[in-house]
Amino acid sequence: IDVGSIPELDQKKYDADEHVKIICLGDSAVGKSKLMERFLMDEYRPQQLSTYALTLYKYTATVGNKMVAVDFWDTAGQERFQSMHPSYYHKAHACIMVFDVQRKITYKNLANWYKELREYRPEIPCCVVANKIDADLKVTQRSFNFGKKQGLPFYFVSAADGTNVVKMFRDMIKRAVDYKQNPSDFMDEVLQELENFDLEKGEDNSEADEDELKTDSPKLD
Ligand SMILES: Nc1nc2c(ncn2[C@@H]2O[C@H](COP(=O)(O)OP(=O)(O)OP(=O)(O)O)[C@@H](O)[C@H]2O)c(=O)[nH]1
Ligand SMILES: [Mg+2]
Repeated sequence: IDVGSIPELDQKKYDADEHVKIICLGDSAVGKSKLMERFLMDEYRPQQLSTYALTLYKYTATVGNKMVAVDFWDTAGQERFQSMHPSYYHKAHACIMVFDVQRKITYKNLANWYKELREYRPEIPCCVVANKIDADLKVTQRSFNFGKKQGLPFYFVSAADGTNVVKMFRDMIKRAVDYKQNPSDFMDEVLQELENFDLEKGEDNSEADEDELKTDSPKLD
């Protein structure tokens, strides 16, 4: 496939100053997809439709005076905790971990999600998101300590009424960009070096095309 012949795919990559990948983790039905819809489309349709395999959303953000192409990866959380395919974590620059304030088990399971995340991505910025606060505003007085020890930022949000959604996503995009520019993980430093090297080579940036092709239709089990 000639990526250049698909205008939408072609443009973003080359217009953007930076390109980051942000993933979302959490049990089924905590509201991962609804949060993304709220942020990306400013829309919320209350029906229940579990994510099948993988949805990739492309978004262009402005951070400072830079254009940032953001790939949001959304996958199904599944009922019981199951391992995510490694390619889901591959080269992610930030992670949003979501639980449902009305279902304690989804909060308890954060520990599992976090453990798996850190096996693949030991250093990327991550946050904890308590969703569905519209259903019971009193929960915002409770404290949820998971992630405090690790210094993870915490947000009370609602995909249904939009509370804090834009703020949370904007913070995470910014942190993803910061991380990509100053990776604290050794492998990422190497990858960043390679990327810079590719750019310096000049016109023939074939790696970029491959990258688009891969993210265009990622294959997960
Ligand atoms: N009251 C309320 N309900 C919400 C909110 N966000 C999501 N929901 C509901 O929760 C259900 C699940 O939302 P989804 O976004 O599909 O959940 P998910 O985490 O993507 O689930 P999987 O794709 O199965 O992993 C839907 O019926 C939504 O309407 C919210 O902020 N408030
Ligand atoms: Mg979903």
